Amino acid sequence: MSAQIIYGKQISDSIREELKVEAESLKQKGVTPGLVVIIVGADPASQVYVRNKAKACEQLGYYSEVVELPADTTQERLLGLIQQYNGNNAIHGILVQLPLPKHIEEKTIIDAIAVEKDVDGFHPQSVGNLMIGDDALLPCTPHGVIELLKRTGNHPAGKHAVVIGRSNIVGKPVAMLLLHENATVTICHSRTPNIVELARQADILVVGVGVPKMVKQDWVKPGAVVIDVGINRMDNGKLCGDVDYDDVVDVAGWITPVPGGVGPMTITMLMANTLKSATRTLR
Ligand SMILES: Nc1nc2c(c(=O)[nH]1)N[C@@H](CN(C=O)c1ccc(C(=O)N[C@@H](CCC(=O)O)C(=O)O)cc1)CN2
Ligand SMILES: [Mg+2]
Repeated sequence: MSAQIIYGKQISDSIREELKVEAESLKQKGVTPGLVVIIVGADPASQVYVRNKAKACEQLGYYSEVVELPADTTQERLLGLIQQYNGNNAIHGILVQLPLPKHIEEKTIIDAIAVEKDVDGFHPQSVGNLMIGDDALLPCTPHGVIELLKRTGNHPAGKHAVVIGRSNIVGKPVAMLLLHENATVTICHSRTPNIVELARQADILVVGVGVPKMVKQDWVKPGAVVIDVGINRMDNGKLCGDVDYDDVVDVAGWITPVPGGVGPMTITMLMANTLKSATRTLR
């Protein structure tokens, strides 16, 4: 038996249709959602992501600005720019594309973004709000994972969700979101001794570790939902996930491909956050 494939691109497209309608109605009330994306340096992959964020804004009728800064931009200059956008009423979301050049401290930059404009959901106050279940701008990729599950009828409530990976941007927030959805959550990481045994207990297995094709067929309970958050570039130039797709597809009940699974949801959930932030200004 072969797993049902979770096509993130299709789900992402349908969410964008919904967002476009909501944005139109917000615009009728006098508020056009606005996003600024700031990129420092010329990393080719980052440039593609930034371009795709601007394109998504255009597609949904948002206002957007892209600020491209040279790699030797000082931290002070970047902080000054963030302060400027914190006070700009046309902008509801501020996103600084990561990674940043080494001489700039990521944490200092993220902390400087006004929490109400933190559409990446990386600010410590956003993280705290997520933790205690307060209304928060949710981190985009983890939020995308939850949407993929719900929109394929794989509701986490009552399920055992096993998360492999404990990063601040994927593992920890996705675990917290699954918990808020009433899953029973186990977090595994590089020091978990019985990781295969635990993974095999998962009804929902979410993997985000950055190790190409780590998860094999014997890690997966037959029929489980397997969500692969990894994006790894192989020597042949192709992308692969942290799950060995060809191996696991025969045992899983549902599986996300890489590319075309979780990845496309990231920018769509950014659009959702920007709309949410803009909508809050009506209050
Ligand atoms: N400030 C941020 N920086 C970074 C984030 C982020 O959410 N905020 N995430 C990544 C990059 N990223 C968006 O910025 C991103 C990564 C991947 C995708 C995506 O659609 N991936 C596709 C494959 C694309 C390809 O062919 O290369 C997929 O998986 O299907 C979108 C956005 C790091 N930085
Ligand atoms: Mg096979």
